[in-house]
Amino acid sequence: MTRIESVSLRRVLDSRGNPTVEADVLTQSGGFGRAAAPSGASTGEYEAIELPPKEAIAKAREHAVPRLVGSVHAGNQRDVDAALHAADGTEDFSEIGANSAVAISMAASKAGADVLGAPLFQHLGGTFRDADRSFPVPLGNVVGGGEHAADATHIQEFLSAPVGAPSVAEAVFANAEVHAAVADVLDERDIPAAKGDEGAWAPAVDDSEAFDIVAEATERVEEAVGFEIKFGLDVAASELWDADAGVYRYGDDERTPDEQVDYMAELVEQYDLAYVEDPLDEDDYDGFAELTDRVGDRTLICGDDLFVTNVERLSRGIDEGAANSILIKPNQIGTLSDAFDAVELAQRNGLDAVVSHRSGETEDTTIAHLAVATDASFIKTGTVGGERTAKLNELIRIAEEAV
Ligand SMILES: C=C(OP(=O)(O)O)C(=O)O
Ligand SMILES: [Mg+2]
Repeated sequence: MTRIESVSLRRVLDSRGNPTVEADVLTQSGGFGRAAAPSGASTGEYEAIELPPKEAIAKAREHAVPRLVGSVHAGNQRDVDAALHAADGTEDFSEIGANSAVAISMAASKAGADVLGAPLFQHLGGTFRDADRSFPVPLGNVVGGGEHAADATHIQEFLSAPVGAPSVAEAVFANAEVHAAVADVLDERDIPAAKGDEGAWAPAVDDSEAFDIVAEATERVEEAVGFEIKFGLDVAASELWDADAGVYRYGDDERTPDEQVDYMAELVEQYDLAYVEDPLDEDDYDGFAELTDRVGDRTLICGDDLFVTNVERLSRGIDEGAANSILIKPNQIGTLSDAFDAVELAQRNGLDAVVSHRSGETEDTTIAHLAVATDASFIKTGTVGGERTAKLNELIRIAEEAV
């Protein structure tokens, strides 16, 4: 019933105005799915390879489409993704491009769900998914810099974390209120700010002032809404790491790896951070393990560039105690099956999964379904801006549908 009839690929725009790959999958019984690949700016060194979209599309048309059409069923995600791997033949999707692969993988999942008449989160999560399970808490980027905005903070993302919200919808609205409260605080302090790639405020302040601003904004909204709002960080420390000098560079300031671990532990303590992503360089398993040992009982230490949604890197991290959570970005690994494998390995070993957008996004909402289907603790998908609210609004609809 879900046998694939056609796969069409085209270039569309992402939120940065760059072309990206969009896929349409049509089944013989008329099921339809459409999905587009996101794109990172602070990409990890070990991610699957994104090719220029024209090249990725040409290669996928040549190698992947003939393997899928007429033989593979869109409802069987493992078969779809195995065909993509077979068509590519490399470890990192460098032949057909992880951007083509992930677009086709996600579009096929939607076509499969369409034929079955099931919502995507249900199709991906399975019929035995417990509707009473808790929903992912949205992490909302409210202040940022790094690779996402010039002349702003060194730490890439300051993330509102409404951990006490009674519902997904209230959590989503709370993050938007924190974003607005940050604008108020900036205004009161006469600090002008544009927005970065993900819609977060990108003021030209040092990181210590950004902490002060975000702490004040979250406190104000916490008082107004009456439930707990913490905040967290994506340090994206690989972007700060100067391998030649062996130090993390924060503008003119620098920290040795030991000082970086101390600094992160102090920040967790001082601001009661709920979440710290990539506090150390992507090759520093030891530093991650030391920090997790020190503060992992009171916050999530999450590997993004460290793990790149890759089960081999995650296995090493589990063996070494390098983190207590993993960021899941399907385009880092190329298919939904690989992303699911990473979630499953993480959860089986007591790590939390955090499903994430990329800084370059489209209106695609697959990750909202993925986060619910995998019972992820958090979903990181921005706060404002159409490509971000597309996912947040879908999450609200899913929560309504799933009760
Ligand atoms: C979302 C992120 O940014 P990018 O997509 O640029 O890697 C991140 O680093 O978690
Ligand atoms: Mg990150």
